[in-house]
Parts: sequence; structure tokens; C-alpha cells
Amino acid sequence: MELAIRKDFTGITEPYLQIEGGIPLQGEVELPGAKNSALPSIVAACLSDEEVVLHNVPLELNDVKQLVRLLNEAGAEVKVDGSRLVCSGRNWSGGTLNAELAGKIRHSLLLLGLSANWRSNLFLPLPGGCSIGNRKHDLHLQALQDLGYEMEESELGLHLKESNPKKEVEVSFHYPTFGGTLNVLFAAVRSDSTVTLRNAARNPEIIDVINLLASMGADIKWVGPATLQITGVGRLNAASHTVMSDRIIASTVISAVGVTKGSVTIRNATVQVLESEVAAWREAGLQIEEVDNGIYVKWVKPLKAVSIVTEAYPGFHTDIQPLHTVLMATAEGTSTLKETILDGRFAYCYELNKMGASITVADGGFTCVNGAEGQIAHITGVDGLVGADVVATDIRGGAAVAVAALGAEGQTRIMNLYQLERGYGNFVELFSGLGAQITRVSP
Ligand SMILES: CC(=O)N[C@H]1[C@@H](OP(=O)(O)OP(=O)(O)OC[C@H]2O[C@@H](n3ccc(=O)[nH]c3=O)[C@H](O)[C@@H]2O)O[C@H](CO)[C@@H](O)[C@@H]1O
Ligand SMILES: C=C(OP(=O)(O)O)C(=O)O
Repeated sequence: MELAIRKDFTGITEPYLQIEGGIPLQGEVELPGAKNSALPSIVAACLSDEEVVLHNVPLELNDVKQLVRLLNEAGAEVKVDGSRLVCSGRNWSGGTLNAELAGKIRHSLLLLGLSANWRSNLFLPLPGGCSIGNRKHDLHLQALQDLGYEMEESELGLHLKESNPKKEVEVSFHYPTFGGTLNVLFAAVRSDSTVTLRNAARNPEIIDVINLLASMGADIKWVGPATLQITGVGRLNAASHTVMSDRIIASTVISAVGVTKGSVTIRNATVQVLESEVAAWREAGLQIEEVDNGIYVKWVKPLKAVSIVTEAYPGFHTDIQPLHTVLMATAEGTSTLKETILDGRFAYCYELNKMGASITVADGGFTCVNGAEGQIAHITGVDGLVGADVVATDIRGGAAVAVAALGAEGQTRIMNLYQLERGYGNFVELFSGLGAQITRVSP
């Protein structure tokens, strides 16, 4: 369930971002915990009937708040305790989930794996998340059925029925789905089964969740480069885990340094989880170095065009492509960006064009992993961007226009902030700490 997107500021009553661009960012920032690790970690923590304590959860994020409400309404006990989140699934009841909450976040899908773990019925109204293409769930369904769970799908949602999983199972994905990998892990870790999962997603956020599950006593092994073996254990114990830091926010800062011609040290960051992306940005001309517990990034010369293709990890991350587009919007030359994962991920390009960018988006003549026609963006670098009134189309599209605004001449106003704030809890604090003139205006 997506919120309707407003198109202009007339009579606006909702908060918006106002940015005066053109200030080179300088200084040091510390990354918060990663949304895309925190959300599955919270669900993973509810696989135990003991208390699992999570540190470094970005508690201020809209998506985290929605997920916590959704879990608590279905019987889990997830409580904020200072900066920690204390979780237990001991009273999980499943049942019919709140459609409004489930429809706002993509990771409500993971409650299928959680409910399978507790052998309870679950009716999951259709999940939401960013509107960036056809976000299918057929692989989740097929995998849970392969594991022995009875599933039904209707126009309204997905129904997991109480059932007994099979003892020895092999699941194979044609594409390493992020959420699908997590659902298999969650359904299998505490069952009586041994599950071999082929073509599992290997994103750093998945590794972080596997580390959490291992600390809870789960038996999960990599038995091939992309093959997981999960041997169910009867019980998962109490544990304490620190969520990894947010590599997409690190990328957002790097992109902002590039467009503002600044220099920033990003603490709690590592290039190891951003190898494809950092390789492209170094090739474009940005100076990016590893320093003690962080990354130092500096604009040293005009950037040149570098074309990229998004791919499953360790390829160039689809969530980071909008931040590359912004860098390319003022680079010398023309670059192409081929988006192979999601078919509708270029809506933000039209917003960047309102700021003077020169981007065309065309059918690419290839099929995305979800079976839809894929698109390619052609980006011709311009001398500079100018402020405009724009919309945050989705989380990363919102980040892209905000980063563009930091480098643009004049004032930009960004509405539909709800989307940006699903993934960035402290956008204003993050960038004003680096010298940006940025305000969240509440009319
Ligand atoms: C909260 C979170 O961490 N979300 C991330 C996760 O989403 P999400 O878990 O939705 O991503 P997936 O890896 O599952 O999906 C990627 C592609 O596979 C397709 N697919 C997926 C499942 C399925 O059953 N059938 C199918 O065809 C999807 O339609 C999409 O085109 O990974 C995406 C791809 O890296 C990121 O953009 C999201 O930020
Ligand atoms: C697409 C994203 O998230 P979600 O899957 O939660 O919509 C994202 O984090 O960029």
C-alpha cells in the first residue's frame, strides 16, 4: 500500500526538506545501523522464546517502527529499552496481520518464515515497500511449500497454514532473492529438518543476520559459495547482537561528497562491503581510502562518466544505483545504467531532470530478474544542477534528489518525505553536521 505522491507544494501541510545547495561537505560522520540488516534481525530475534537484545538498531526509522508494531500486534514482545531493542517470540500467535502496517513495508513478508518457525497460522495481507517495480514473492511461496508448509495465495494476501515441515529438503532459487533467503532461514533454523539452499543471497546484511542466528545457537553452514545448509535445532537461546552499519548510507555520503566537491571521513564504514561500488567511483575519479575504522572520501578532480550494471551481491547494488546516477549527472561524458533487478527503479530520474540533469530512460531490450522488461538510463553529464521543487519517489530515489540538492545551485524543496524517512532517520543531522544547509520544514 503506497502513499499517494503529491506533485506540488500548494497548501502543503506535511513536512518537507529544504536545502540550499553548493556547500562542499567537510568533516566526519558516524554511520547508523543498517535498515536492511536491522529489519530482518528484529524478525530473527523473535525466533527465540528467550530474550534477544539488539544494539545499533536505527530506532528512528519509519520502517523499524512499523515492523515493531506489526510484531507486537501478533504476540511477539519487542520493546525499546534506551538504545537497545529487546525481543522475544515466546507469545507469538500469528493470525491475521494488520493490513495497513503489513502493506507499508516489504519485510512483513518475513513474518511467514517466523510463523512457520512457531508452527502457527498466518494471514499476511500483501506486503509493501518501495514502489520500484514488480516485487514478486513466488520464490518465497515455492520455497515454503518445498519445505513442507501449506500455502495459499489470494488477491488479498498469503496464507500460511499450520503444517509439519519435511525432514530433508533441497531448495534452489533461480535468483538469489534477499527476502526469500531469509524466509528459508527463519522457517528452517528451529525445525526438525535439514535444508540445503542453493543460490542463496550473500549480501553483507544476510551474513549479519546469519551471525545473529549463530549466536542464538542456530546450525547454519556455507557448504558451497552460494549454498547454505541449515540443520534445525530444537531451541534458540538468548543472545546479544550489534547490527552492522549502513553501507547504503555510506554510499549516500560518498555520493554527496562527490557532488559537493568535499572531503569527509565516514566512521564505522568499510569498503569490503562496497567493492563494486567503490571500484566504479574510483574509476570516475573520486579519492576513496580505507582509514582507521572508516573510509575517507575526497573530490580531487572533475568526475568522468562510468557505466554500470546492477547485479546481485557482490555486483553493483540496485539500492545504490540512484546515488551513482547523481554522481554521473554532472560527470564529463555520457554513461549508461542498466538496472537488471527491478523494472521500475528510475522514477527519480524525472525529478533529477527538473534540477537540470539530462537523463533519458528507455526500454533496454532485456528481461529483469522478475521477468519484466528492463530499463536503461542514459546520463549525459551537465555543468551543474539547479534547485527545484521535487518529490522523493522512494527511499533511494529520495536520497538521490536530496544529494543532488546538496550540490545544486540555489534552493531545493523535497516533498513526500515519508519515503526518504523509511530509510534515513536523521538525514538532516547527518548532513548539517558536515556543513550542509538543510532544514526539515513542518508547515
Ligand atoms: C528490506 C530489504 O532489505 N529490502 C531489499 C531487498 O528486497 P527484496 O527482499 O524484496 O529483494 P529480492 O532480492 O527478493 O528481489 C529482487 C528481485 O527478485 C524478484 N523476486 C523476488 C522474490 C521472489 O519471490 N520472486 C522474484 O521474482 C523481485 O521481484 C525483484 O525483482 O533486496 C532488494 C534487492 O537487493 C533491495 O532493493 C531491497 O532494499
Ligand atoms: C528498496 C528498499 O527497501 P524496501 O525493500 O524496504 O522497500 C531500500 O532499502 O532501498
